[in-house]
Amino acid sequence: MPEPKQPLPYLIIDFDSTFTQVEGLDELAEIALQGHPQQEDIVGQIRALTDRGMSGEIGFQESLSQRLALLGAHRRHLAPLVERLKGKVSESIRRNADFFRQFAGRIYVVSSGFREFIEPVVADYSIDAEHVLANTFTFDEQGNITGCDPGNVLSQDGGKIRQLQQLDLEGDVYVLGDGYTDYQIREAGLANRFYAYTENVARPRVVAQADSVLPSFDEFLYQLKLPMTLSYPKNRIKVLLLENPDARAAELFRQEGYQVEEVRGGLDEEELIARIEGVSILGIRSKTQVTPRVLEAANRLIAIGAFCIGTNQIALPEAMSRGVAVFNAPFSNTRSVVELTLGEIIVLARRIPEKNPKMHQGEWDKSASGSFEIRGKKLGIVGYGNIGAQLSVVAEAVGLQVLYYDVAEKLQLGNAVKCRSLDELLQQADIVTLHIDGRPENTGFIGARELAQMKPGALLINNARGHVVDVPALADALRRGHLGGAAVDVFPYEPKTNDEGFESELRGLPNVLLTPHIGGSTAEAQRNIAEFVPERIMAYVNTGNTQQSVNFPNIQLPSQQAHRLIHIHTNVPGVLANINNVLAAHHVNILGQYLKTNELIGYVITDIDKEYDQEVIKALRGVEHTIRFRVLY
Ligand SMILES: NC(=O)c1ccc[n+]([C@@H]2O[C@H](COP(=O)([O-])OP(=O)(O)OC[C@H]3O[C@@H](n4cnc5c(N)ncnc54)[C@H](O)[C@@H]3O)[C@@H](O)[C@H]2O)c1
Ligand SMILES: O=C(O)[C@H](O)COP(=O)(O)O
Repeated sequence: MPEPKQPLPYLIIDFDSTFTQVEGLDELAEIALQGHPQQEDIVGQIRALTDRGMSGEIGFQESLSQRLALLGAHRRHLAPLVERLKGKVSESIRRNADFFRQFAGRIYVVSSGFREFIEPVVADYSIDAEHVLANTFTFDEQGNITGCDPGNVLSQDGGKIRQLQQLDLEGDVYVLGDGYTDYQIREAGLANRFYAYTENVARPRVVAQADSVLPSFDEFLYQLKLPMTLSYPKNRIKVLLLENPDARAAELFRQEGYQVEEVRGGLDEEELIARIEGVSILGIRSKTQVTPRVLEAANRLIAIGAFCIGTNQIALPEAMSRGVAVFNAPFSNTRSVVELTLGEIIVLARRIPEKNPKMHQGEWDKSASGSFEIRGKKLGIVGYGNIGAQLSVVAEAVGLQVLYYDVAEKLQLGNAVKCRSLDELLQQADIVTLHIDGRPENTGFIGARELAQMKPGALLINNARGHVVDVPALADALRRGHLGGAAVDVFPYEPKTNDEGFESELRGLPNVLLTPHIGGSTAEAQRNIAEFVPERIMAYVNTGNTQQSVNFPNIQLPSQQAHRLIHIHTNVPGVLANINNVLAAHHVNILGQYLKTNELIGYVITDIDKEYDQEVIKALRGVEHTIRFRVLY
């Protein structure tokens, strides 16, 4: 990594909730009070005092003396505390340990916490004892902690200011911390800049005073063009989530350090174009159309997450040729659709859509007319993919005879019988259920001709995609009584949000069950999806792993001690050779490399030696036919 051009300013870094994710004294209280009947209550009081002191609500000295009085800690509690704190160093500081080792001489940890636990933790980052300025405990003869050394300036109000005065550093001084006392160093004119460090805690009163806010240490290094482990701070990665995926999705992205914006419903093309600038990750469900125009406006987009199975709403080839990887959740709601379909088969066979509203209107219509058992009936499954195949197994278990038709060759499960054509299936089945995908060629797949092939009184279920059925033709077949009923969950046009009304020719027709695209809307499925998709996307962003991407060649290269370069290019001959020529010309050693192509793009992961300079990166970006180039770490 390049050396910074300017000498590094002195960095004054706070310890509690900045260097580490937690407050040392709170943790010490938890350890010391283990098994104490009022542990929770006392630790709560200590935390509240910490917070009031840090936000400047009460004087620091008052907060410290009250906390120490509550603590009841002993010297033997310090070793487990140090172990615990070592495991709780802030993620972005841990990640940039090399920076600390390289510039340790310019870094001071100035804290109102205690040397006894700070020194051993920061020593792992090459910060030696002289660069730790902190309080020290006092102990009684039995080793109980009785308080802190009152002669230490840091135990007093305004202690950090006095400590900095004593240090008398020459040159620029930058302070990074989460507390008001950190800001006071800058206020007293002893530092040039105060950075509010919010990776672990953001205190509004402190943030308001900051020259700059740091959601992570990466952001500080990025702003100062200093060497960093990641090529880009995670907090600069913007995620836009539409259509209300389960809250877990936003939670996972936030935990990763990304900025997340959520929009409850879908957005139409113009609205999405207006919102997409600067977005790195877009999350959608089945409603949002990601058109070529949307992709053109997406200046920073690296990945799209479809929080559903279908990806027909995304212009996949255009996404590919712009270097945007698409991920979905191919199995997370499969079971939910199967269960809904099975329920609908029974409900339609017993004409419940007609009987239920009558009951609500006070009408008692007890009759067996048009109702039948499903045992022994023929179920025709069109599209024997994940959903179709799983339905096949479950349907046989309740006594249905399964026929199926698929354009692709599929493993025949159980006693299911394969049909050679769609017509063969339509002519035999008592119930036809559609589970084909939403590719454009499937538009109008079931029209008047196909409906006419179906047996009189047969039932039709569409839980696949709205455009695969010609709705006016279906409505006509139902009105004429040619079909005995239908269940439809998906429609050519679906409302953007729950506030918009629903229009369809199918409304009010006999024995027709209409549902608002809820085939995959179960708690289990939504939770699965909300974990599956972010995990895939974060693996792609962090390691370049494209396993299960819908439109990218699938590659996974194990992580190793190296820099990882990601190169996406148009699939033409010679690009890999050109990449390697650049590396060879700069004497860069390749530790691992993998190329995979598809019909449009080539995707290369290259792991190289630690040693490289910016010229190599520039040259790699300039390789002909490059679509996108990223240095991951
Ligand atoms: N209603 C919902 O909420 C909901 C939930 C999940 C999935 N879906 C939809 O269900 C459908 C199936 O999902 P899946 O996970 O089983 O997909 P899948 O890709 O595993 O299976 C689709 C199958 O359809 C076959 N196929 C495609 N076109 C065909 C055609 N013209 N004729 C015959 N076979 C054809 C494919 O070869 C494939 O085997 C998708 O459209 C998906 O979007 C809807
Ligand atoms: O493709 C899917 O998984 C289903 O159509 C569900 O879509 P949804 O997440 O928009 O309900």
